[in-house]
Amino acid sequence: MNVLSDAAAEKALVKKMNEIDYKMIGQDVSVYYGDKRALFDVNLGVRNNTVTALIGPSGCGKSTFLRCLNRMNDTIQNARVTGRITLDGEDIHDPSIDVVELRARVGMVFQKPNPFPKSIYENVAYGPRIHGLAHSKADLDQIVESSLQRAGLWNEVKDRLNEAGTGLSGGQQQRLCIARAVAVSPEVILMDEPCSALDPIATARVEELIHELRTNYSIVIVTHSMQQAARVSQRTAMFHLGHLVEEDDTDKMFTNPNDQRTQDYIMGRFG
Ligand SMILES: Nc1ncnc2c1ncn2[C@@H]1O[C@H](COP(=O)(O)OP(=O)(O)OP(=O)(O)O)[C@@H](O)[C@H]1O
Repeated sequence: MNVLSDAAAEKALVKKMNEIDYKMIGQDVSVYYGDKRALFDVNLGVRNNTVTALIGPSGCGKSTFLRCLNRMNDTIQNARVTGRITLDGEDIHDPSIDVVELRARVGMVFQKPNPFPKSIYENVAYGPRIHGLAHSKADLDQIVESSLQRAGLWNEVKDRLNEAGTGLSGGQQQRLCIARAVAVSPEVILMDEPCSALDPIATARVEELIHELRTNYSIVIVTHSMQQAARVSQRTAMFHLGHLVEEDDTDKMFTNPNDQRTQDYIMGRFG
């Protein structure tokens, strides 16, 4: 009886997922750090040209799920991921997948801005150069300029491209990191609390940018700020103790969530 209902539930889930324009789909994703299980059979899709916010109390598994999407958990020694994750229908754990290429397609922006100790120009040019995206210096110049433009930083740095990236303000450094991610033409951008080290003005600038980037990319953002999730995302997924509690339109999640835990978290009753 259980087996039958499980099969029916899975069929219904797959049918629902097939009807939606997903860029990435995680099915039954579990993550273990050694013996400790951090994620429990998470089923969550990332829609095309949509910002998906991952919310939930500290330690609930948001960053762990995010890192599954470009196999960053591979870099953590005792981490083990099970389940299936696809990018445009292709299994990202398939042996034929080149992880370096995957991470160019699914880029990441971290909590703390982490520019390389190199010039502003080199920070952006590095990725396109190693991925062979530029055929000439003029090509590379063009990619650097357009990436800085898309990250909303070009006007502030165009006259100082040879200065150190680390000399920029925190907010500018984070936009430089976004330019660096964008420079390799990703399809998905993962952001792990990208504004937590920024002041309100720099945060507003990055949020504006996320809004603009959605036209071209699918974005997944981990945030502790309910206001930020409500401002920047169209879909919100709530995690609790390693489980996906629910996922829905952001407006619905913030006005009429299905699960009491979401309601309580949003109202600041825990977390
Ligand atoms: N490298 C690691 N080794 C062992 N355990 C880990 C590791 N990274 C995360 N964990 C554990 O996995 C669980 C989920 O952590 P994760 O960082 O994904 O949560 P989170 O929701 O992103 O938390 P926060 O909001 O505090 O960043 C936590 O219990 C955490 O302690």
